[in-house]
Amino acid sequence: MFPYRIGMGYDVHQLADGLPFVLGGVRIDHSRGAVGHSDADVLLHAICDALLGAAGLRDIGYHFPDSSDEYKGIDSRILLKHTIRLLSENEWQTGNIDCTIALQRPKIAGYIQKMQEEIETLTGSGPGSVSVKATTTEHLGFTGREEGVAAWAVALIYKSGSDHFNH
Ligand SMILES: Nc1ccn([C@@H]2O[C@H](COP(=O)(O)O)[C@@H](O)[C@H]2O)c(=O)n1
Ligand SMILES: C[C@@]1(CO)OP(=O)(O)OP(=O)(O)OC[C@H]1O
Repeated sequence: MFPYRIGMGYDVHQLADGLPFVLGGVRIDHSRGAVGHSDADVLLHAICDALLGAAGLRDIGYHFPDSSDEYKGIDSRILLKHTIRLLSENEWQTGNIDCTIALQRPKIAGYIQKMQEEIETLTGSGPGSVSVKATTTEHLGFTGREEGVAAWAVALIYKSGSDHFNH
């Protein structure tokens, strides 16, 4: 089997007043937060799906169903660590991850470095291997109206022990 694979993930969560707002494992200071069965970390969910998709291991809802009390209010960093464990059981390691968050407000530029470092630590990928970007949607659509937040992630994974330069 080709020792490199790519995957993509997409997730959306509704925003509501007075809830905590967590993105990429980092608490964001804002008057609104994301609604979900878990802590609703839309970025980590998109990353889980990108990694699972790359490995051909279904998706986040398959492994962590929102019908299960086990995952109620769960910190999504635990879900990402579990995802990494599933990949490593199948001899996959994380190469790099690139993500985009669509969020009208607040500006999150000041949190990006911390998110990238957090995700690099959780995935065991090296420094500089995770890129997080943000965009407003110019007040258009559900993100533009501040009804929700969306995230996309693309991940490259490789087989442990593969010879990077001979394929
Ligand atoms: N919630 C957001 C959205 C965007 N940014 C940063 O602002 C810059 C301009 O974004 P536009 O989508 O309006 O073109 C860009 O550098 C984004 O990274 C942000 O920090 N937080
Ligand atoms: C993470 C899970 C499980 O707690 O719940 P949510 O926080 O609702 O997130 P979602 O992105 O809808 O999908 C996966 C769920 O099974």
